[in-house]
Amino acid sequence: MLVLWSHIDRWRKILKGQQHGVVSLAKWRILNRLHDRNETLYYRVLIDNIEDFAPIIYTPTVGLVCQNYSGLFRRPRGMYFSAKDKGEMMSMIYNWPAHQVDMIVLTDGSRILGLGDLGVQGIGIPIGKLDMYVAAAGINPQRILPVMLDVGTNNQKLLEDPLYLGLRQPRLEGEEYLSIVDEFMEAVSTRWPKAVVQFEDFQMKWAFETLQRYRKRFCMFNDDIQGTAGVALAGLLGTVRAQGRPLTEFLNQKIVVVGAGSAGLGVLNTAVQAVSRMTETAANPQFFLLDKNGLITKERKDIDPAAAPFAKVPGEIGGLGLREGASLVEVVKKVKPHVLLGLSGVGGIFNMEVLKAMRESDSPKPAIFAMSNPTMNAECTAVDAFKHAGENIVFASGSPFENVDLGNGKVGHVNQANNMYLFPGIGLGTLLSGAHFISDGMLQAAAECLASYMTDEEIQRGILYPSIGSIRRITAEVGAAVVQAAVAEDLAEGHGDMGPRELVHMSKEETGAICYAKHVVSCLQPSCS
Ligand SMILES: NC(=O)c1ccc[n+]([C@@H]2O[C@H](COP(=O)([O-])OP(=O)(O)OC[C@H]3O[C@@H](n4cnc5c(N)ncnc54)[C@H](O)[C@@H]3O)[C@@H](O)[C@H]2O)c1
Ligand SMILES: O=C(O)C[C@H](O)C(=O)O
Ligand SMILES: [Mg+2]
Repeated sequence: MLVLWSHIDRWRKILKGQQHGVVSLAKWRILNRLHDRNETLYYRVLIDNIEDFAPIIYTPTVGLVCQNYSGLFRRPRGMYFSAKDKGEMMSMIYNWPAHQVDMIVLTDGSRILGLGDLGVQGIGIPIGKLDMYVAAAGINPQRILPVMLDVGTNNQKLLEDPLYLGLRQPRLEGEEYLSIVDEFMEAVSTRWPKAVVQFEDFQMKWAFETLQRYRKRFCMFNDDIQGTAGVALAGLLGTVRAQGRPLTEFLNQKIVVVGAGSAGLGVLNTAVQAVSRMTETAANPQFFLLDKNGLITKERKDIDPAAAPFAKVPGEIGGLGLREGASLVEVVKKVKPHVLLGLSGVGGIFNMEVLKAMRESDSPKPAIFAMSNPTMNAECTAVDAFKHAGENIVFASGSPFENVDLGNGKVGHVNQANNMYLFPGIGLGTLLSGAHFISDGMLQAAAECLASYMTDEEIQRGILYPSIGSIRRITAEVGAAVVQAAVAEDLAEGHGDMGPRELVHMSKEETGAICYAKHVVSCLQPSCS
């Protein structure tokens, strides 16, 4: 351990004054080498220093790692299934040396964070997400499997890069593409029927299509659609509490969502479900959705069917002076929303004018969620949000920012609204429940658990999410909530020596204790030195 620290210290001195990205990348390389050499020590270091190292092995540095992955590559990690492996996937899966796999994170590299198509270089994302599974959910590192489906790339720069490690062909489309994913899912569920498969960073069309295609057939979920939606919903309910209002006030919140992709639409679908649970009469949520062409209304030509339910009826918004394609600043000025939520992938789109317009919000505590990743793609910085939108805002970002010094001893709290607060618990709870698929009820239980985690006092101080230092505790609680929801829906079949009968008779606290302790690898326990 001492050697490691002196190594880091030496690098710190060498890199003093260097660009932040260079320093972060250097830290990632040190950790990656440790990962290759001594897996147990790597996870021990990660768990003990999760606040310092999550931003290195996960968002935002993992984005930079993916952009440079072919050059950084030293040793393979995980499995790569290419379009050329068609017909061979079953035997490939049976070649994986571990007897049991519990968690798989799968990507095709087509939408890596807000960085676009990075082809096979996107493998960094499954690796980082699974590191969080080990660190936060205590999943056995020998039972995780990062997977890349290499169906080609449409990134011309990568296709021309002599170092690029993936297939040099345009992405497969249509049935050809789906047949590859089908074959992988069949193979994996044949060998490990209880493994949970997390789909990550697929471009929108395939994210929705595969979720619909597999969610009842296999034990899988899409983190960008479903995990993000739960984290965002917890944050949105937190902003209602921060206003000192009862949760039913959620019905009257005006929410502007910028980005009509897999994440933005996932959030809106979940928010609409939450609204319908709160009222028996037909609700008409005041949600406004924008994409790269501005405000989406029913007048939009070639509207995406997934966005259509959220398109505004021109008559409804005419009174506000809004029309199809209205710009973001126009929408914010006229709607005076309670919440401005960005999942657009466009850095800086919440510019000074937009943020200043949030000062006129109808909320006593306007909320700004700049959820796009990595840092350069955040819709605004924390400093700009507090500077332009005012000191009484609630602020959250997908990538970490420092808290903001507001002067006079006051601090603007920065929340990290990232799906890392839910996916490890969703995976852990599903695994321990032994459910064959992940129901809406299990996902709802996860979101509600996170939403009720913070105290009123913390919420009043603008703290909507736990600190990353408590990620193991929140993951255990989310896991327990997921297990209990699976039991309530009669989906739980148990795991290992914990059968469905034992699960049914367990209290919430007992389920939580199991989630906290049961799956934790003993040599990684905090007491292990
Ligand atoms: N914080 C989190 O936990 C979290 C989770 C999932 C995704 N994200 C981030 O959200 C971003 C989007 O992810 P996605 O999967 O929805 O991507 P996507 O490609 O499916 O969707 C992006 C959407 O943004 C819209 N857009 C593009 N330019 C715009 C502009 N100038 N103004 C308004 N809208 C614009 C596009 O039209 C599209 O609807 C990414 O940066 C990703 O990293 C964050
Ligand atoms: O990876 C993250 O940090 C969150 C999310 O899954 C994303 O795609 O941005
Ligand atoms: Mg993602």
